[in-house]
Amino acid sequence: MLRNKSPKELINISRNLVQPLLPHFHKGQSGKVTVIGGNEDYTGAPFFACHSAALVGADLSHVICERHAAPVIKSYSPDLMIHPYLYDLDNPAIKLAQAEIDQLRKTPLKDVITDGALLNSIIDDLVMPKVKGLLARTDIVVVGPGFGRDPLMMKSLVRIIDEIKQMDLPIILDADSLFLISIYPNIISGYKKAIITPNVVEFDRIAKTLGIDSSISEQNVNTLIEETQTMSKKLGVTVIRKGRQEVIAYQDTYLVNDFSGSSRRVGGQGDTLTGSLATFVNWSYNYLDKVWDTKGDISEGDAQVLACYAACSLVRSSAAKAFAKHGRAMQTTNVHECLPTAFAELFESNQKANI
Ligand SMILES: NC(=O)C1=CN([C@@H]2O[C@H](COP(=O)(O)OP(=O)(O)OC[C@H]3O[C@@H](n4cnc5c(N)ncnc54)[C@H](O)[C@@H]3O)[C@@H](O)[C@H]2O)[C@@H](O)CC1
Ligand SMILES: Nc1ncnc2c1ncn2[C@@H]1O[C@H](COP(=O)(O)OP(=O)(O)OP(=O)(O)O)[C@@H](O)[C@H]1O
Repeated sequence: MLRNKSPKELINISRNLVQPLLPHFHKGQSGKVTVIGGNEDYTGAPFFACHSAALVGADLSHVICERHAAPVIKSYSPDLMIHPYLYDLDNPAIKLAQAEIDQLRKTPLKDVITDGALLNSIIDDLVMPKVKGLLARTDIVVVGPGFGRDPLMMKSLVRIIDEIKQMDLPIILDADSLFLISIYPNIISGYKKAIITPNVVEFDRIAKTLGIDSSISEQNVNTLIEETQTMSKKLGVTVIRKGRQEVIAYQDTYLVNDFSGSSRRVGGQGDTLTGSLATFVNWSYNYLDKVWDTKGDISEGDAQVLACYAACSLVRSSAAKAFAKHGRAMQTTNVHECLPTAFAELFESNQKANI
């Protein structure tokens, strides 16, 4: 159904996925999103992901982060719910001797995350009970923005992703969780409800692990599509390959998004994308579940790819607007300011989208 459609036609079809605001809906029905990320170095990334999910339309937006990052992220906005449930090796509450911590830092990350005995009792006692409680009240999860690569955090991430798969929740993986996939692809392989959003460098790293021949400077769109499809098939997940053109692929189905976006490559725009994706992808599940009187005839196979296309279009349109207004001074916060207008123009104006 999506093949050979123009951008305008794709946006018009994707309007059917936008969940309407109906008087009988209760709090939470338009989306309960949890972002897992944020450490002492990076607090903006999980904020941007969570905030964009809320701006696009999720009712309840949470962040689960490392304990010290929580007060900082909380200070950015009272609209978001921030949970300090994660621990890194520097946290005295884990009660490990310094020699054990030093040894863990020297051990290759892959060995730490695949060793069944290592760190699991800390994670079982301190991390999982609270994380599981929140996941039980979540529709879709974003993992990775500002997560860092501390061994205890990474091992916790593996356990959390296993739990998310067991609960059969959709999951979007970005940033440090893509680094995890590059060293341990089994963590996600074959999980159909996963979407990965690699930038150029992250794609290259995962491609190398999977034995896919790809080039960081590749610009030919047919090659980009072919490589992205190969990654999707090898991992069995949806791949959104970011860059000058965004290639979205699930197995043989693919779409290319070449909305112009902004000329500024400021950090955080990928985080804005993951949050927007969370809300759109969750709506696509609600569409298939007929949570409202749905229109159109979008198949299960197309719904997720189309939701990805809609979110990518939204973020690129917002970035274009922010750049037109702020030029070289444009920051990711400016992209967020433009999300509501771009959303209204693409998905809500009475005229069909004018692209
Ligand atoms: N405000 C914040 O808190 C932000 C935090 N961030 C977090 O920062 C952490 C590290 O993220 P990085 O993206 O730096 O990851 P990496 O540490 O994997 O570094 C990637 C490197 O690749 C380079 N690169 C990116 N695109 C490229 C291209 N097309 N060609 C060649 N080189 C390219 C970048 O300059 C960067 O130095 C993550 O946890 C991430 O989520 C980022 O999301 C940015 C915003
Ligand atoms: N050359 C480009 N032209 C237009 N848009 C681009 C270009 N490169 C990236 N983008 C867009 O910018 C957004 C962020 O992509 P980017 O590659 O910066 O991700 P990232 O490195 O993961 O971001 P973050 O800084 O949040 O970690 C995406 O919507 C992407 O499609």
